[in-house]
Amino acid sequence: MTTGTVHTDKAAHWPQVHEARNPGMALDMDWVRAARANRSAIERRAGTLPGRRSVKKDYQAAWLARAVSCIDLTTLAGDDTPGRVARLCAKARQPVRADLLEALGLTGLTVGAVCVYHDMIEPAVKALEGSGIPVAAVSTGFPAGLSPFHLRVAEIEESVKAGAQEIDIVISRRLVLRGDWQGLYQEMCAFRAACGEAHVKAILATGELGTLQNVARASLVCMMAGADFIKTSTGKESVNATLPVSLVMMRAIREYHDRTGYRVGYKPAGGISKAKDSLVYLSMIKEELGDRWLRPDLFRFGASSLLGDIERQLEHHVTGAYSASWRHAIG
Ligand SMILES: O=C[C@H](O)COP(=O)(O)O
Repeated sequence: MTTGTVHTDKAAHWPQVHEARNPGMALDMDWVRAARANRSAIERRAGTLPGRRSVKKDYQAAWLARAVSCIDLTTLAGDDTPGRVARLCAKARQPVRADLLEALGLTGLTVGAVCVYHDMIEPAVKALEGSGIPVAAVSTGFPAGLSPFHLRVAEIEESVKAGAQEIDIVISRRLVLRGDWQGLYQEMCAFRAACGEAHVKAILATGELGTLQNVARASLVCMMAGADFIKTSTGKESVNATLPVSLVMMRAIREYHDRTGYRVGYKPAGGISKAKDSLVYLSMIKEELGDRWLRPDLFRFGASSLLGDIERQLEHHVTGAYSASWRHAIG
């Protein structure tokens, strides 16, 4: 099978679809307890994806451009500076060299968002002014989420005040590990309320949740509490985004949509740095959730170095040659 049905729209402005925001619902413990994950079946299925799914060469550039539009271009380093963030934002506005875009017949391609720590929100907002690219801020004591609860809520409020339109919160892993679903639901409801109009992505830190069943249950609880996106990882755990975890989370999203009618977004994050991996994720989304999820309002890659590899592949598509990676140093 090929996944060649995503064509280049020639302009990278996908038609704007207004998705009703997930309002959340009462915690349904029967539904949560019924969530199961058969590890061997999931791993078997996930294992076949990279080999089985290929994107026809003619469509590869279109798919890679789509992947670019879904990147949360991220810098989360202790030595981030306003200057580095400004350079990243320039890359977010023009993620692929103009001559390559022209050769591909693409215009108006940008990334999905720029993702930073709280202190870097202001320089990012300034650098992205007029671009329509939102700033996402990691929050709630990222990455461990172990600071006092009232400070985690206050951090969200401060980041929204500073101009972040998207907030990536981290959940308390210990609530999942203890099976305290009520506690997780209440925490997530409080985070969602503190976000106000800003969209909230719930980072599950799946590498620290122990089992795929916990991943399935935590996904459902966060969606019931009003998460706009569920996200795999902070990028700081020892195991970050994986295909089996993605399958479990995508299926939870599908089930939530089937039962409630609301579409929740998906963000794999951490360790995704190769163009070919991004194509596997897009194929998986297409198969598990359908074309509607292949847009930046419902799908993002959390990645600090994926863009550079995609740009190299696009250059190869246009020129037939690869340039050195240092030529695409940012992103
Ligand atoms: O959410 C984004 C991740 O922190 C980025 O992880 P990465 O540096 O492995 O791409």
